[in-house]
Amino acid sequence: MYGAPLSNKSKKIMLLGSGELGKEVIIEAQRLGIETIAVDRYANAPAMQVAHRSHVISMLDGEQLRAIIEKERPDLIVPEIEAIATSVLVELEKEGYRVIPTATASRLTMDREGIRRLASETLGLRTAKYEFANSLEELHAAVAVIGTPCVIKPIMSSSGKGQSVCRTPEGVEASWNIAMEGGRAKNARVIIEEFIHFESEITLLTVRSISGTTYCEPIGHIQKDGDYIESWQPHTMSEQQIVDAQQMAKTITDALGGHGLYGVELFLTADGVYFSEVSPRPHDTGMVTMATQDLSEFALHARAILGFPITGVRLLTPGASYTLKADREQVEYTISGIDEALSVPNTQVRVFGKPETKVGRRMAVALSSGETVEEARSLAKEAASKLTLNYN
Ligand SMILES: Nc1ncnc2c1ncn2[C@@H]1O[C@H](COP(=O)(O)OP(=O)(O)OP(=O)(O)O)[C@@H](O)[C@H]1O
Ligand SMILES: NCC(=O)N[C@@H]1O[C@H](COP(=O)([O-])[O-])[C@@H](O)[C@H]1O
Ligand SMILES: [Mg+2]
Repeated sequence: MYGAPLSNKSKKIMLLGSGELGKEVIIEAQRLGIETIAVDRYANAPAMQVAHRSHVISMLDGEQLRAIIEKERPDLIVPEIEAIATSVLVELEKEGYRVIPTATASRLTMDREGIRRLASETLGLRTAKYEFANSLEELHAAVAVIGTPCVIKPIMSSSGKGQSVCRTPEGVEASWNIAMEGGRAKNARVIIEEFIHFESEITLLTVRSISGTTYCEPIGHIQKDGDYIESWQPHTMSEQQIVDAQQMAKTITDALGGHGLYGVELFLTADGVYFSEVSPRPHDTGMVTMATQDLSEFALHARAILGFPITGVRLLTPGASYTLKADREQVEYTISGIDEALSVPNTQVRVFGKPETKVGRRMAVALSSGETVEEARSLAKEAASKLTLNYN
């Protein structure tokens, strides 16, 4: 029970991080009559453009974070990115605030070390072998233990920022420099992971709600430089792979607890399923569900966090998504070709409205359905190829 947005009896959610994924969460929450507040480190972020109001703060600064939460007193605090002062969320949860899915889940997934140690050492899920390093010297030692090729990532980063594949011992220094430049927080710690030669990789969207745990059909995807380019649903898997994937998803999401949608990232290999990581929130590869499911991952997240039932999720059609990324940094840009992209059959686009471009920044996505995944993938790719970013 709650009143109208902006009234005394409204129900308020505060999103910490306001990118393209949060924008859709806000739209879904507003469809249920929720008051929405968007927070991020820069002005005019995508979700800010659709929220009732917004604030620009450094979310890694605990004092600024606490001040804005105490000022707004939201019913639900909804992290949308990893890089947040999660120790403050842990304190606020003890003081009675609700953090989605839980403050501990956001603390553990904020850095790769927390979630990796939980998955591998506490829960016994199969993962790539890993080590951590705090300096170039330690990195050389860690790469000697793991061997090459290996994947080196800042412990706090996302969308592949600061990530590289180190192919020979001579490449260690270059990987270190990439990690130091690309990490979100100025933290010199990196993870070194054994390179997994997977056959394919998937995201298993897993929803924990008052109705229990529900899984979406698996989403296959292709990543380049650690960031997703293309995704499709459903991804063909053997019965055994599905059983193993759902079991891993259940184990990790039960351990993290709370209500909400999780994106469980898994590698499918000849010798079984590997756990890679988990987002305690909607996943970029899951944008495809806006074209495929009766309830998108964003609608599912909104329902679950508000404590509403989810009686099932239906896949209505095979579908695919294909991203449009910028190739340079520019304060002003235009996007063209939307008419041509929308001329492709069974296709929609989402233009995120980010105020500036950056190298590799995701700016829009094409979403297509089809009779088959193959058809949908080819339509989404064609539609994305019609979209152009102009920089002058
Ligand atoms: N150990 C590994 N072996 C092989 N490939 C890997 C490994 N780790 C990561 N990758 C590849 O890099 C991609 C991105 O890695 P990861 O998900 O850890 O980065 P991320 O920055 O957290 O990305 P996002 O925030 O988009 O999930 C993976 O989806 C996979 O394609
Ligand atoms: N893989 C995580 C992911 O896709 N997160 C999405 O990207 C935004 C940041 O984009 P930006 O770096 O372009 O500002 C985040 O706010 C979230 O919506
Ligand atoms: Mg990932």
